[in-house]
Amino acid sequence: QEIPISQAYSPPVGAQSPGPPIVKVVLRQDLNKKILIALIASSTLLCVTVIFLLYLLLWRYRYMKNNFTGINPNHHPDSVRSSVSTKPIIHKIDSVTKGTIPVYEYQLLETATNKFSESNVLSRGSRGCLYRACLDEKSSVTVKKIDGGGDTDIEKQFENEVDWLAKIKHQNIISMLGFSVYRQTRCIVYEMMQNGSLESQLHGPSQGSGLTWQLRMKIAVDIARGLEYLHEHCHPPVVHRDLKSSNILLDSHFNAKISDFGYAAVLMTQRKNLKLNGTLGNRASQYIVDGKVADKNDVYSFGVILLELLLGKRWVEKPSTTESESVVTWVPKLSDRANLPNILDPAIKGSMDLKHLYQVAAVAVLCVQPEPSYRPLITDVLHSLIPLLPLDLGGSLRIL
Ligand SMILES: Nc1ncnc2c1ncn2[C@@H]1O[C@H](COP(=O)(O)OP(=O)(O)OP(=O)(O)O)[C@@H](O)[C@H]1O
Repeated sequence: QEIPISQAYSPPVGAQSPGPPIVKVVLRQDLNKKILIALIASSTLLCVTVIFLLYLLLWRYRYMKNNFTGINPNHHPDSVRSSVSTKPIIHKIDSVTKGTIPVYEYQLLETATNKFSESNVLSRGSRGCLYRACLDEKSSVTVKKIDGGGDTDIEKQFENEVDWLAKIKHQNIISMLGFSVYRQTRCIVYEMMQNGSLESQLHGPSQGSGLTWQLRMKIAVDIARGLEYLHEHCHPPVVHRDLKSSNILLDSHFNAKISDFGYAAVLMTQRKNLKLNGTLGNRASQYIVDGKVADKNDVYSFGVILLELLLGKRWVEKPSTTESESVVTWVPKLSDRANLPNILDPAIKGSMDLKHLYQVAAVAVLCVQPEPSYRPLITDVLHSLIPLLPLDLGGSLRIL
C-alpha cells in the first residue's frame, strides 16, 4: 500500500519544526531515485556498447582470417578445409604478414578469368598458364595460374616471386597486383603488358618488324634502368638471375619491364659492407660477391639480350643446342666494323647512325666477356646507352 510521502516523513509528535525540512527530504529522495535510474540506464547502455564492440572485433578478425586464406566461406563449402593447409604458406610470405599485398579470393579470380577458360589463355609457361582477367569493367589484368603448389621448388619460386615483387616498385619492373593460394593452386595477378614478351616480338610471327632501331634502344635502356635499380638502389642489392628475352615484357607503349622474380636473390651476405654509406659502399659490395658473381651474371644476360636486339637471333637457335652455338658465338663478327651492318637483323638494317651501332655493339661485347670481373657494371652500361636514345623516349639524344 502506498503511503503519501508527506505522511511517511511526518515528524514525531511534539516536534517543533514544521513544513520546510519535510519538503527537502521528499526532494532528495526523488533525486536519489532519478540518479539510480540514470545509473542503471547508462550502465546497461555501456554493457550493450561493449558487447557490440566485442562482436564487431570478432567479426573483423574472422573476416581478415578468411581473406588471408583467400577463401570466402560463402562459396565452395569444401574450400574451408583448405584454409588449414594454405595459411602457413601465406604467412611464410614476408610481405603478407606486413600487409603490403592484397590477397585475392580464388573464386574472384575464377570469375574474372571466365573459370580459367581456354579463350582467356594468353600463353603457356613451363609452370602454368597465363590468363587475361577482368577485375573491373575498365581494364584487364593477367593472372598466372600455377598448379602443383605441393612441389617444393614451385612453392619456393612462388613465394620468392611474391615476396620480391611486393617490395620492389619501379617503372621498369613488372607490377604485381596481388596473389591467391587455394589448395594446390597458386595465382599471381600482374598488370597487363599488351605487347607481350620481347622474345615473342623478336622471334614470333612478326620477326621483329614491330621494333624499330629506336624502340630497340629504348627497350635496352629500360632493362638497364630496371637492373640498375636492383643492383644499385635496392638495400640490400638484388640480383635477378633469370634475365632473358621471354622475361622482358612490353606494355602498349613498348615500355619494357623485367618480370619473373622466382630466382631473384639478395646479392651477397656481407650486410656489413652496405653500411659503408652511399654509393661507394654499394659499389664496393658488388666486388665482394661470393664465387657466384651474381650481378655480373645479370650483366652477361643483359649483353645476350642486346645481341638478340642487334642480330634478331635467338639466344640459342634450338633449345637443345649448347652454348657454343648461342648468339654469343657471333661476338668476333661484331668487332669487325666493316661487316657489322651486314649481320644485323634485316628488320633494322640501314636504319641507324653507324656510330651508334658501333657503340651498342661494343657494349654488348663487353657485357658477354667470359671473365665476370671484366664485365662493366650495369650503371656504366646504362650511362653509355642513354646518349643514344632520343629525349622523347627517355634518353638524352637531341634530334635536330
Ligand atoms: N603481365 C603479362 N602481360 C602479358 N603477357 C605476359 C605477362 N606475363 C607473362 N606474359 C607472357 O607469358 C609468357 C610466359 O610467362 P611466364 O612468366 O608465365 O613464363 P614461365 O612460366 O616463367 O616460363 P619460363 O619458366 O619458361 O620462363 C611470357 O613470355 C609472356 O609472353
